[in-house]
Amino acid sequence: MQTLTLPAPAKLNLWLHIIGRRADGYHELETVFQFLDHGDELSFAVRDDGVIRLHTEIEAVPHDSNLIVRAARKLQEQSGTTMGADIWLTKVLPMGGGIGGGSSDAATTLLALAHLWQLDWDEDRLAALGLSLGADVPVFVRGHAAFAQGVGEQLTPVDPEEPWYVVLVPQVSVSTVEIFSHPQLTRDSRPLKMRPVPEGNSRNDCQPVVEQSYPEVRNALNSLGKFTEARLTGTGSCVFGAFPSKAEADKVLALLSATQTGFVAKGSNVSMLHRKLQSLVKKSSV
Ligand SMILES: C[C@](O)(CO)[C@H](O)COP(=O)(O)OP(=O)(O)OC[C@H]1O[C@@H](n2ccc(N)nc2=O)[C@H](O)[C@@H]1O
Ligand SMILES: Nc1ncnc2c1ncn2[C@@H]1O[C@H](COP(=O)(O)OP(=O)(O)OP(=O)(O)O)[C@@H](O)[C@H]1O
Repeated sequence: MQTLTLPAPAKLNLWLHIIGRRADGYHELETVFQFLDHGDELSFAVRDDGVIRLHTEIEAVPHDSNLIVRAARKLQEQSGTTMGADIWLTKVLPMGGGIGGGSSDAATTLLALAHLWQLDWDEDRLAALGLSLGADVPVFVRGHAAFAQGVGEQLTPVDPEEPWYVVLVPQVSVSTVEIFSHPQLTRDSRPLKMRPVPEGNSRNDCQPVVEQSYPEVRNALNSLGKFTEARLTGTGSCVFGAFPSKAEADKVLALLSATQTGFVAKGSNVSMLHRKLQSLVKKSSV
């Protein structure tokens, strides 16, 4: 039996502005996404009986609600294929961390199964299906760092610096819905007028309300903030800071290890999923 094993990388929101709220309650954002060379791993094997089966259950997420299963079933329905898949997940990314683990798992599933089922689907179609699963899925389908508008689906590729990051993982799960419905959330940031999108200092509009509701996140920001500028990603809980080398990032994480949990990872403008897919295509064309 042939299996395909692919990564599902994390993302960071390098900054995030909320510029409005749509009639359906979703918020209009401006944000920059960059990937991390750190993530989950998924393996796929085709079944010819049409069954979709995830063999690795995640605690607290029922099989049929898992974004991996939902992505596979949607692709199956919309493509009309009679094939199914066995899927195995190695979960590395924290859930509710704002680093997009579930969304990335869904995107990896879409790209893997489109390939294994030999569907003639282009990236636009996969990204549109991805958006119906979550606002963060399209950027993982596209696989390039991006300036995002709308709810995160209008993507313009960008190439920010690729530093090493310390990512701290406060031991709390932050609910995206709770933060987006918070009465004190800033929702009227001014849209950016500058092009190209400026690099460097900005802010995450979710950070003040997350810090207020979750003291663990405030602590993590204060701890990392002693070494570099520290910021929240997405709606949290994870916070990150950039360093010029792996050695410096490792040193800071070691110094914080008595009170904080986290990891070090390189920022990447082409996601490791897409790098792996490109290498597979090259191999098969040799
Ligand atoms: C905060 C970010 O991670 C930034 O990249 C994303 O905007 C969140 O993306 P996501 O986790 O894929 O979110 P979804 O699963 O689409 O939405 C979860 C819930 O968050 C709220 N939500 C989400 C995205 C958005 N732009 N506005 C919202 O108000 C909605 O109540 C929605 O029901
Ligand atoms: N494969 C999956 N991996 C993680 N969470 C999943 C998965 N499938 C469904 N979920 C559900 O989605 C919720 C959000 O998980 P996720 O890891 O994407 O959070 P996040 O990092 O905060 O994402 P985002 O940055 O997109 O808001 C989880 O709490 C869980 O209930």
